[in-house]
Amino acid sequence: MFDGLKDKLSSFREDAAEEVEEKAAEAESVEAESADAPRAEGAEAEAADRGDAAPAAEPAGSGADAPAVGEDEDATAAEEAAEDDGSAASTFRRAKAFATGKVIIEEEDLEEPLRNLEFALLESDVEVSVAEEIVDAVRERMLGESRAQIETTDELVTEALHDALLDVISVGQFDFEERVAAADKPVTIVFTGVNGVGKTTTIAKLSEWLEARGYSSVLANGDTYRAGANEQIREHAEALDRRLIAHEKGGDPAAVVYDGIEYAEANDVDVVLGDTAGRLHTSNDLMAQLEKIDRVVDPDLTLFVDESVAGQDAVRRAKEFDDAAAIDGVVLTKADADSSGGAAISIAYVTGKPILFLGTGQGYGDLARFDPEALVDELLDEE
Ligand SMILES: Nc1nc2c(ncn2[C@@H]2O[C@H](COP(=O)(O)OP(=O)(O)OP(=O)(O)O)[C@@H](O)[C@H]2O)c(=O)[nH]1
Repeated sequence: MFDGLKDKLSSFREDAAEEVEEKAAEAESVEAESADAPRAEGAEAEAADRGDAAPAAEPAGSGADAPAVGEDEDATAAEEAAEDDGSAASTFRRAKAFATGKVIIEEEDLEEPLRNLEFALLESDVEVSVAEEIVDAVRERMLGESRAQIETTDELVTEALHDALLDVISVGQFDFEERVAAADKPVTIVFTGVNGVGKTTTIAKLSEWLEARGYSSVLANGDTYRAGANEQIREHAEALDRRLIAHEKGGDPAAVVYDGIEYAEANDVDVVLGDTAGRLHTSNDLMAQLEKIDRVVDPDLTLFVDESVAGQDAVRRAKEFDDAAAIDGVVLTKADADSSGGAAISIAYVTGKPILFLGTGQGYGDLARFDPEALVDELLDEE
């Protein structure tokens, strides 16, 4: 899932860390050149006291380690470590250069990696305003950086990217299960979205997801427009042993969902899951129908379903559906088949409505609660 995006983020981290490392290495060599002799002599004396002949044999001020020694205990420890592992000590010194403010990251250091990051995000179908937001946030977090506690430059870059991604992905998040638990029963959830994206399958999956958490549900087919819609949802209802409320083709979708609610009330069913049409003669008809369902049924939640693989088209449609009949959240299907992840990154930021679930396969169990923190960790995981 989202492997292409993951690779691109990894390249950015390498590029940016390299730029910053280069800068730190430059600062390190300048510092070594200007190291003052008395302190270096002190270092030699200290090393000699410890019976460590090797550093004393070196001319004063010849190594980058010299000024650091004697500054504090950590620096001495770093020098000792250098005997075993030169690169670890060098990383330590560079981190120390940041921590003490000797190296400050400037705009020009990040210019190229950030330009590449923006291209990479756009290539991954991230919506343009979202890509800009991420790049700006990474720049802001890294510029002028001279914090203590930095262990490696990769950590610095990764943290900046982690925070920037999390900020855009987690817009509007709420706990779906808690919302269902707290609402008066029956809870009515209406699903919108265009044909063929996996809406009906998602309704069946969510019915299973709710069942596993102790909530019964009834399916209501508000897609009275498309021939075959009743048969399609009936197959799922029969496979899951759920009750289906359906009317003849051409019937009033709001009336079907309304009947679903009446059935749920009469039979102590917790949740009504209402399907809707994904296409009518014109998109105006479709939106008018959704508005009517909204008015007549007043659902507790309206979820917009689209496929992750649709990228920016999914983002645009989410916005259109939200404008017509306010949505409360999004389900992105076919995330298992999506390498770029642009819709998953962009939808919440563009619409202000959270992604609540990801469809991760064709089976009824293939529905995963969307967890922004886990997704960002996964995107930045090196394994
Ligand atoms: N790989 C994968 N396939 C999925 C997922 N969700 C749905 N599908 C498949 O997508 C196809 C379309 O799903 P439907 O549920 O029929 O789509 P729909 O939006 O209801 O379509 P209409 O009923 O035509 O409006 C089916 O073959 C599903 O099995 C998913 O998360 N991953």
